[in-house]
Amino acid sequence: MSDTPIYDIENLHLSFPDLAHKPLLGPALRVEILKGISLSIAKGDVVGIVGGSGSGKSTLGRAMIRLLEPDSGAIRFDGQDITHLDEDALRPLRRRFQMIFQDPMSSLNPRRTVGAIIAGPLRLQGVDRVSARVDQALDHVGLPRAFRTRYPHELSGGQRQRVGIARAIATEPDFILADEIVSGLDVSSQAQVLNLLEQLVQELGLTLAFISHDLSVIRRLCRHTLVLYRGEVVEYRETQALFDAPQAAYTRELLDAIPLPDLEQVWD
Ligand SMILES: Nc1ncnc2c1ncn2[C@@H]1O[C@H](COP(=O)(O)OP(=O)(O)OP(=O)(O)O)[C@@H](O)[C@H]1O
Repeated sequence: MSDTPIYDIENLHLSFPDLAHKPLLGPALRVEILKGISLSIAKGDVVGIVGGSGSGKSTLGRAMIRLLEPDSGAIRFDGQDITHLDEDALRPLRRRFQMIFQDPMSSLNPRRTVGAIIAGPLRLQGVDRVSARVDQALDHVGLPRAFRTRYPHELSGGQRQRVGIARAIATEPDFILADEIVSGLDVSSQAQVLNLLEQLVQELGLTLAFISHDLSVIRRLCRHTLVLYRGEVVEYRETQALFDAPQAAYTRELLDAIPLPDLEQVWD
């Protein structure tokens, strides 16, 4: 790991229009979702982001890869301030941060072949040797190259999620955001996808932020864990230490809410 963090986030605030309470006249009030988030992620780290429903996990993740623009504060990606960059300025950076989505069935275009799906971000970036890179990405996720000509509906849920991962790694990104990516899969496919991610982090030196409701998955996969509560960081520490001796009352509540057998689950 080098010394410059891949992410350095300072006092981040982000709000949305409050459509539920829109006044009859004038602009909608805004509701603040991220309330002064600060955190740093080292290169090569795997960070779990946990917290109750609506605590702002996805909003934070989407701000990090600049699918959302913060109101204030700063997001520095590998030393570069990306907080308010416009789309033109972001384009060359988009190759460097990718996302894997929750539901591969709806995030993969059903009318495109697996090969075309994986090639999508490569073509957008004007990368050369697209075909070879698609093959390489399929190799990395353990899918046969012959899958290039298949369509998403011809694949199992676990295979589709591998295609989502192949698409994300094809541009050789530095950072991947994975938002609830195993929650729609059966337990054995979950295990395979998680093992694959662990292996890719090692092999490709990826940095990964992993949003999940499932604390047993977080404990297994993530070196550090960040706990969000209503848009604020309540705890951010090494996963092992956090699980062994949670410091914030809210973290203790979260941990108490999961049944022990889940925590003891082992996959391989
Ligand atoms: N584009 C948007 N416009 C308005 N409100 C939004 C938007 N996106 C998210 N929100 C609101 O922001 C809050 C936080 O949402 P977010 O998806 O970040 O939470 P989360 O912690 O990921 O929750 P979950 O675990 O349920 O996915 C929610 O109240 C949500 O309704």
